[in-house]
Amino acid sequence: MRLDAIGKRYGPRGPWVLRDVSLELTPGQLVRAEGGNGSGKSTLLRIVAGAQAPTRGRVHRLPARRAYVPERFPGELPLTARDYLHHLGRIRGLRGRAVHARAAELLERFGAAEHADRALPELSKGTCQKVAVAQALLSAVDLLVLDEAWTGLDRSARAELDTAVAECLDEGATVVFVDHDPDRLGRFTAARWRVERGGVRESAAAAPTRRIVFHGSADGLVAVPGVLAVESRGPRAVVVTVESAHSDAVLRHLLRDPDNQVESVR
Ligand SMILES: Nc1ncnc2c1ncn2[C@@H]1O[C@H](COP(=O)(O)OP(=O)(O)OP(=O)(O)O)[C@@H](O)[C@H]1O
Repeated sequence: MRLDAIGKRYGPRGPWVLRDVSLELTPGQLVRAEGGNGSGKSTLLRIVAGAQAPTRGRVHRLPARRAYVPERFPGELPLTARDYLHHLGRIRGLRGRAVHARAAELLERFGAAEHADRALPELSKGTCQKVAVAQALLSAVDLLVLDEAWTGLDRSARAELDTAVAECLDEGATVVFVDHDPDRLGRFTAARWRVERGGVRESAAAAPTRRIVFHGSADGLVAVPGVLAVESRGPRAVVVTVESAHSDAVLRHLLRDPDNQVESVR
């Protein structure tokens, strides 16, 4: 999808929050949006998610299958957590038992199953946030937008959300997020958007790497996705530099050959 010369202001006399912003997003890409308080990150994410129209410019090829966790979840709806998820699941095209099963699975996964039949306004902030996250993961999407979705979640729910994002990326979704933790999803982040004074500066995030030392055969290793360099050290010792995001796959490749022995991963 593409944002073309986007401008946004709230009201005809309001200051321009975003000015002439053009950005491109590709499938499977994880983008982190950064900037100070009030710089316009949430405004940008709402436009990317299709939740808010820009004042100027156009959004091209906005995926129909998309989900969004807003910074502030509308927790005052007079529904139980379960009913809310069922309702949204049907809107997303899930049918019959699938919607019930998926809602139950997500509430369980994020540790909110025991609150499934409580009304949303009665839920604690963290549990409400778990429901907000669960609604975004109800069905497969091509675009996932997360505005501080980790805030308020307990440690295990935060880890589950990290895993869920990695799964979405694996399936080819584009994910755009804002989070306070500078290390959040660092190994997967492909680009950063710096939002400042109405503009957005894009930079590629350098992919972190791992060095795998093993003893065995390096045949075919250069062709494995994520492998950046293969160096021989002595007769059978090999050092492989891989993008961290691919290191598990490279290790699996190496261990398929019983003669290979992994010495270290750093
Ligand atoms: N609905 C609105 N009506 C009027 N002004 C708004 C509205 N939403 C945001 N703004 C203004 O737009 C500017 C950018 O706000 P936005 O919430 O996008 O920033 P942010 O970078 O996400 O901030 P924070 O880090 O504090 O969440 C701010 O000056 C804010 O007051």
